[in-house]
Amino acid sequence: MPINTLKDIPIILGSQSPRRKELLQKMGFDFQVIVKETDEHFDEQQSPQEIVKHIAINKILGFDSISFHDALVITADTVVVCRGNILGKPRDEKEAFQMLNQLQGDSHTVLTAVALQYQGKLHSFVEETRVAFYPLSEQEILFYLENYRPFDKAGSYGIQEWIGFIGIKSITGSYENVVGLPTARLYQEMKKL
Ligand SMILES: Cc1cn([C@H]2C[C@H](O)[C@@H](COP(=O)(O)OP(=O)(O)OP(=O)(O)O)O2)c(=O)[nH]c1=O
Repeated sequence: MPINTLKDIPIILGSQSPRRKELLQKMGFDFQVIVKETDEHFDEQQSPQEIVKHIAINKILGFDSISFHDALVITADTVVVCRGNILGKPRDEKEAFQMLNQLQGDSHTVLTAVALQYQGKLHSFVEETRVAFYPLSEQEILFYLENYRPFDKAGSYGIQEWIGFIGIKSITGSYENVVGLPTARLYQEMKKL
């Protein structure tokens, strides 16, 4: 039985990401996916935490609090921050190569912001995970890009794919946060609501 039926609160996931859908399913929830178009542009002057939160909140603003009053709406956004550079999804293969070349042999932070809306109230939080990559050769990066085409992923990589299995040296914090949704923290925040 889905866990949220205990409280009879309908849940809506406002995300096109198949990873987020899978993670929310693994949390044991029954929910509906509704995708709304969102402007993901951001002000470069803001901190990465502010930017990612701003985008997650922008995503939830597409769900008006009257029509969706009694549902719990969840949206999220993930970015990678490496040496102060904010890496979102790559524009093309060239940019994806540059991102992976920057990430290899170094550590970076993955930030996922989650926005929650329930009965007219908006709540958001940011979860951080530190990830370190072993050095990767140009050939390995090209092999990954050619075979996995990770152009829909922040930082141009999926920790759940080949590159994660062979290239990740260490991870501090939530693994699921890197994949797109900090499940345990989200569960705690939902309980507070
Ligand atoms: C770093 C990393 C990101 N990702 C994914 C998570 C997100 O789906 C994506 C970042 O893009 P987002 O813009 O956060 O999400 P999205 O466009 O896929 O979905 P939506 O905006 O509708 O919610 O990158 C992985 O799957 N694995 C990883 O290791």
